[in-house]
Amino acid sequence: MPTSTAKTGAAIRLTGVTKHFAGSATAAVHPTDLAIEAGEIHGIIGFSGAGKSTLLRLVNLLERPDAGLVEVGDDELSALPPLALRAARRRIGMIFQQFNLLHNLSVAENVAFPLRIAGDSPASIKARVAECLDYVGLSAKAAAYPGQLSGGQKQRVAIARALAPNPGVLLADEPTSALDPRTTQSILDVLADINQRFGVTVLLVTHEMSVVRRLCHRVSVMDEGRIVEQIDLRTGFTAPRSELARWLFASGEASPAEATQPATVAAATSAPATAPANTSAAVPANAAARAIVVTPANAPFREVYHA
Ligand SMILES: Nc1ncnc2c1ncn2[C@@H]1O[C@H](COP(=O)(O)OP(=O)(O)OP(=O)(O)O)[C@@H](O)[C@H]1O
Repeated sequence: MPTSTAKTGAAIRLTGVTKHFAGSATAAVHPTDLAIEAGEIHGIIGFSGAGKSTLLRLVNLLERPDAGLVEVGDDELSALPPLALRAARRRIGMIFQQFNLLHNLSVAENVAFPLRIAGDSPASIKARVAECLDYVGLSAKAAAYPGQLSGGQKQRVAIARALAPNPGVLLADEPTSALDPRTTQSILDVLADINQRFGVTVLLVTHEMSVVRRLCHRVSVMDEGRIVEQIDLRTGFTAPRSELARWLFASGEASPAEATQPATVAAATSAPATAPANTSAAVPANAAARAIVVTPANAPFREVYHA
């Protein structure tokens, strides 16, 4: 299991990565550096459209950077040819907000899927699937289909599937945003346990400050394609410097559906400790659209294992 990049000592290191989608006026991710320590749970938080998911997807090259280096464990992913990239991705699990399970496969077949793609033997697949389903408490649902499961159970299956190849790194894109508060807590408990028990490094995108507070060791605050601040939550004392971070920490949430961005975030140099009162007009234009757009089911998952 990879725990550190050969050259840098970090589990994940992005150096000068940028991403500009065709047709967009501005870059989704401006030149960005990010180093995640081995064994760390690192959050990426910010408003809708800040570039959080794009940055996360650059880590396993679901999005190819226009420039910059992507290193995970001992691999410089951005320099790997396709076959080697596929092997390296086996060491990077990923879970998604909408779970991205394969609906025509049973729970056990879903968990087995990445192992089959990797060519593992039927006996070892069977044993590993049983182990992973037992770990997430869903052994009794092995023969069920995703449509027969609750949201929390679906996310547990997705976690079991991500864990099956024994990854050193787990990427989580809004893993609890579709879940109620109690189920959210149980999924966060699983993620914390994966980190503590197996030493898996977790990089997690969320718009929920409560998730950051409960789970993360450090958090990167993103605004308009840039990391504007990093905060270490292990110190017991957090004093956000940027206005956005202060606002997020004071308001508790940055939900695209509910929260509104302070109008002065980008421009201000000093700010109050709480959200400005007149924030209603400043929700990013794409917030609602981003909240309801459903991408073709399973597409990112298939991409991870087939690319
Ligand atoms: N495949 C794509 N093609 C074109 N533009 C994209 C694509 N994916 C993201 N973008 C744009 O890049 C910017 C950053 O998007 P991204 O999804 O990374 O933000 P985010 O912070 O994760 O937002 P949210 O919290 O709403 O998911 C946005 O302006 C978005 O519209």
